[in-house]
Amino acid sequence: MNVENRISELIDLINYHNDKYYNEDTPEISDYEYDNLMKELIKLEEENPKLKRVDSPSSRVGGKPLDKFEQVVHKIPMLSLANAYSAQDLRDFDKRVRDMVEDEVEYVVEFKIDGLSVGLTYNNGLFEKGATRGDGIVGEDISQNLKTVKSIPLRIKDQEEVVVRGEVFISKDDFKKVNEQQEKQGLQLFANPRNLAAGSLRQLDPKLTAKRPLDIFIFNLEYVQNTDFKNHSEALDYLKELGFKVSPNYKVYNNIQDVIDHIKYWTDNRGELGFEIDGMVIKVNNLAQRETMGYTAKSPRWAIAYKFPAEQKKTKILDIIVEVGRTGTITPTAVLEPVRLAGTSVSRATLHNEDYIREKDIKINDTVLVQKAGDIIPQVVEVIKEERTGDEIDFEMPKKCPVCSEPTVRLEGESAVKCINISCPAQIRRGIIHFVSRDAMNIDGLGESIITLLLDKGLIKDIADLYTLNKDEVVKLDRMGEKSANNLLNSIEKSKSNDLWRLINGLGIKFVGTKGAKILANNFKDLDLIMSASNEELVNLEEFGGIMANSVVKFFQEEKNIKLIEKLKSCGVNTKSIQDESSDIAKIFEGMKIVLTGTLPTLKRNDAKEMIESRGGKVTSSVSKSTTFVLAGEEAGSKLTKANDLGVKVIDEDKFIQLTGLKSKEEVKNELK
Ligand SMILES: NC(=O)c1ccc[n+]([C@@H]2O[C@H](COP(=O)([O-])OP(=O)(O)OC[C@H]3O[C@@H](n4cnc5c(N)ncnc54)[C@H](O)[C@@H]3O)[C@@H](O)[C@H]2O)c1
Ligand SMILES: [Zn+2]
Repeated sequence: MNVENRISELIDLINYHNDKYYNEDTPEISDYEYDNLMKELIKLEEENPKLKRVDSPSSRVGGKPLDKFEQVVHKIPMLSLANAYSAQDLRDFDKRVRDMVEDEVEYVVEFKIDGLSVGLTYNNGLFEKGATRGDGIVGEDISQNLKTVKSIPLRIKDQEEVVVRGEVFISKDDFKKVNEQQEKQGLQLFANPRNLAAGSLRQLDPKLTAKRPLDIFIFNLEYVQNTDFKNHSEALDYLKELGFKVSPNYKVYNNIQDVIDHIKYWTDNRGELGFEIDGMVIKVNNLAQRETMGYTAKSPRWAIAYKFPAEQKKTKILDIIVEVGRTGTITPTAVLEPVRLAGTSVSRATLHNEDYIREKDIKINDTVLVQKAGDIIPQVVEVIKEERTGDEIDFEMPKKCPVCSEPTVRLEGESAVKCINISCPAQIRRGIIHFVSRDAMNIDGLGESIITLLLDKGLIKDIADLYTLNKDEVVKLDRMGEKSANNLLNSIEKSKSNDLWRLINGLGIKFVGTKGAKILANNFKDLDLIMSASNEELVNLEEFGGIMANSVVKFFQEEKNIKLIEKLKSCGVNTKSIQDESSDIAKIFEGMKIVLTGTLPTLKRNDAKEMIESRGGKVTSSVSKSTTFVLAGEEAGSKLTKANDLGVKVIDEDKFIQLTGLKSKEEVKNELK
C-alpha cells in the first residue's frame, strides 16, 4: 500500500474509533492500540508533510460535539495531553522541557481522573455555563445537567469572570450501587465508572442526570481576570479558596526521578483510591515557563499524561465458542473462569479470528493473562505457556455455520471466516438487533428476546417485515399483553418518520457508524442519491475516506440490499433528511398550536415535541381558545380540565401517532373534527 493510501486508511480508522469512544461510549480497541494508530499517522505525516490533510485527526482533539445540545465556543481551547507509557517517555519529556527553558524546572504531579472533561464559566460570582470538551474548540452546553452535580458550586467569591476545567466522575462505590440497581431492575450494566459518568452527563433530561451520583474534581484555572499567580500550584490553592473541589493530593517536585517514584507508588496503590484514575498528569508548575513552551495543535508542550498499563489478571480458558455476526463473520470467543477486572467480573473475551488465535497460540484449557481494552473490552494478552499441562486442546474454526449449517468460507486476503448464506438466521437476527438499537432506528420495547420470538414464529424475515406486523400477531407472543403490543407497534410506527441518518446507520453498512451516517444524510439528504453516489463523490465528502466510500458503494450494488430498501420504502419508512427545510415531511401541523400534558405511554416528551415541530406545528405551554389540540397522557392535570372547559380537542398518543402519518393538513383537520 502506498503512503497516501495508508494515511487515508489510518484517518478513517481513527475517525471511526473516535466516534465509538467519544460519542457512543463503546470503544472497540484498547487505548494503547488507538495510540499506536495515531503515532503511525503522525509519523507518516511528519515524513510526508505534503500529504498531511487539513482534516487529519492528528491535529484535532476529541470528538465532534453532538448536535443534541447547544454548541459553545470555549473561551480557552480545551486541549488534550500528550501520552507517556514508560519511565523513559517521562525522561524524554523532561529533556524536552529543559531544552526549552533555561531556569530550574518544577513539576506538579496530579491524578489523571478517569472521567469526562468539562469547562465551567462563572460571572458575577454565579455559575453561568458548563460545557463538554467536544473537539476542543466547540463543545456542548450541558449547563442544566452540570447544575445537578452537587460538588459544583453555584456561587463563588470572585466577582469577575472565572473559567475552570475539571473532570466529572463517579466514585467506585457509587458505581457499584448504580449497577446493583440496574441489575435488580433487569437493566443493562454500565461497563465502568467513566462510561456511566459520560452517559449520565449527556442525558437530554437533567432530571435523569440528577439521579446519578456525579462528582467533580477541578484541576485547572483556565481564566481569571486579575492574577499575579506565578505557579499552577498557587492557582489550585486559589481555586480551593473559592470553594471548588480541587483534584486531591497533587505533589510538587523539582526533578524527574522523584516524579517517576511518585508515579510508581500510585501505579501499585491506585486500588486504594475511592475513584478511578487512568494515569498521572505531569505539568510544569511555573506559568511563565509554560508560556515559553507553548502548544501544539492538540496539546500543551508543558504537560504530559502518563497512562497506567491496563490491569491484568491470570485466568483459564474453559472453552472457545463461536458466534455469527451481522455480516456473517464467525467470531470465536473465549469462555473464561470469571475474574474481576477494572471493577466488573469478566467471563468472556473475544478472540477476533483464526489468525489471532494462531498468532497467540491460544488453546482450550490454557492459562492466560487477560486485560480490558480501553477499560471496557476484555481481551487475552498472552498464554502462560509454563502452566501448560498437556490437557490443552487445539481450536479449529467450524467448517459449517453453527446456526444454519451451510459451509463457511474464508476469502482470500481476509482474516474472517464467514457464513455467506444470505438467509442465515443468525445474521438476520443480529442485523435486526442493530437496526432497532438506540443509535439507529431507536425502537423502544423491541429487545433481543422479542426479536428472537418474532423470527422463530416466522413473523419477520428481515427489518422491513417489522413494519408489516399487526396487532393480532404481536399479542399472541409469549408474555406480550395488549398494552405492550400497542406500545411496541406505536414505537415501530413512530420510527417510520425517523431522520434519514438513523435509517442509514440501521442498515449496518460496514465502517459507517453513526457519524458516517450523519455525514451521508447531511450531504445527500435523500437515500436515493446516496445509493447512486459514485466512489469519487463519496471520497470527496469531508471526513469520509476511501474505506467508507468503497463500503457504501459495494453495499448499494448488492441486489438484496436494493430490494430491502424498496421494501422499506413501500412500508412508508422515511428515506429523506428531515432537518432540511426543503424536505418532503409534510407540514401537516403548520399554524397549529399544540399543548402536551401528562405522561405519554411510549413517546418521550421531547420526541413528541420534535414530531410536532418537524411537521410545522408549535408546542405551547398553556391551553387557550386558540389551542388546536391537547395531546394528553396519564396524570394530565389542570391543562386537561381547562381544555375540556374551553371545548378544546383532546387526543391520546395512539391518535397522535395516527395523525403524524397523514399526508396533508386537511386530513389532520378532518380527523380532529
Ligand atoms: N480506545 C479507543 O478507541 C480510543 C478512541 C479515542 C481515544 N482514545 C483514548 O483517549 C486518548 C485521548 O483522549 P483525550 O484527548 O481525552 O486525552 P487523554 O485522556 O489522554 O488526556 C486528556 C484528558 O485528561 C483529563 N484529565 C484528568 N485528570 C487531569 C488532570 N489532573 N490534569 C489534566 N487533565 C486531566 C482531561 O479531562 C483531559 O481531557 C487517547 O490517547 C486514547 O488513549 C481511545
Ligand atoms: Zn449461517
